[in-house]
Amino acid sequence: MPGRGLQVACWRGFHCSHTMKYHQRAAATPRRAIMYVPGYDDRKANKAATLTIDSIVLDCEDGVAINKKEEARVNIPKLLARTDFGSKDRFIRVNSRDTGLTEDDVSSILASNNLPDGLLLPKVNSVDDINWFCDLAARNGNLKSLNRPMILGVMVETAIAMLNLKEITSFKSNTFDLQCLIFGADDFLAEIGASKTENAMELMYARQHVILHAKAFGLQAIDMVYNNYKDLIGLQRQAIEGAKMGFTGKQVIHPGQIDIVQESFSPSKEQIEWAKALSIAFEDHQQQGKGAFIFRGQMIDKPLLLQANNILSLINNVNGSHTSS
Ligand SMILES: CC(C)(COP(=O)(O)OP(=O)(O)OC[C@H]1O[C@@H](n2cnc3c(N)ncnc32)[C@H](O)[C@@H]1OP(=O)(O)O)[C@@H](O)C(=O)NCCC(=O)NCCSC(=O)C[C@H](O)C(=O)O
Ligand SMILES: [Mg+2]
Repeated sequence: MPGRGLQVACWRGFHCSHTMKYHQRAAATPRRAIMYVPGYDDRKANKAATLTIDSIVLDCEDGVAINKKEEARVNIPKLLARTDFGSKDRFIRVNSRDTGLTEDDVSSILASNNLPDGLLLPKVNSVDDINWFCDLAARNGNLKSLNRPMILGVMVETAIAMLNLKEITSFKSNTFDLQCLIFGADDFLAEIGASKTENAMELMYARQHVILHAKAFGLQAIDMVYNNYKDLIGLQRQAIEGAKMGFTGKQVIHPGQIDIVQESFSPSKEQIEWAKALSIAFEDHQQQGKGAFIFRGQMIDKPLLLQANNILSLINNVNGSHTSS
């Protein structure tokens, strides 16, 4: 098996009956890179519209200073109305429950006729925070005008959130479709009193914990921001690492990070060739009554077929949604 490993294991290749209901609910939409754009900044939003990226997040939260919050929440609906973001997924990140700003964000953003594709709720500590937000949005927003549930991503960035991940990831609702679990590493580090090291070993447990829960409940798992945005070598190392660990995508903060991240979360040509050839070989051997066989020097059985299917599903999803890298 060549290349970057099986970050794609999350892309719904599983057929276990007990997990099927969760895997079925997950998105086929690739979200390899999701880029934050401060909600008040028209220049950056216009720039974002021209870029080849899976998802953008128009931000009301930590990318926006306190004295720009109102400007951001008023500006975002106008941006959505006048800007063609192409096939990109357009998310809005509201402020967290504890700030007391979420109500104003919701009434400004969701009262508009120009709704985003999805909402990101940061600093979720428990499922109660999600229920609170969904009730607020349903009461104040224009969600009934949608003919689909609103896509929801939740950001986990506190110690208590890590302890509550099972209930957070099992959240279900008719109005909201929880699709992404996003790791807010910077806030998490601040909360646990750790310092970021070069290889991020202090975050390994939390990253794996996020992946485990996202995958158990059929969600996309989105890895942390790489803050040193001019260090593309370090970015690539961390993005490939995240992909190998099982994340499906990564948060980015600058256009210069997009290509490396999207490439790192895409199967390589070698992986695609391997997956196609293996699927054919598997079918041949099944017909000969062989569940296990040797393919290119490796023992192959059903789990390897499922891994190959993951690669092929991801590439189909990427090709189906975008013409991007
Ligand atoms: C980091 C930045 C402040 C750097 O900005 P700037 O100095 O303007 O960068 P450049 O001059 O190199 O920009 C080159 C051109 O690219 C455009 N640009 C830059 N960033 C963005 C962007 N995010 N989206 C769209 N376009 C962007 C510039 O406008 C330049 O274009 P032009 O002028 O036409 O030539 C800046 O990149 C930035 O503000 N990034 C976003 C920061 C942010 O949102 N942070 C919060 C999210 S991360 C987070 O929340 C962490 C998480 O919650 C956790 O806890 O871990
Ligand atoms: Mg944060």
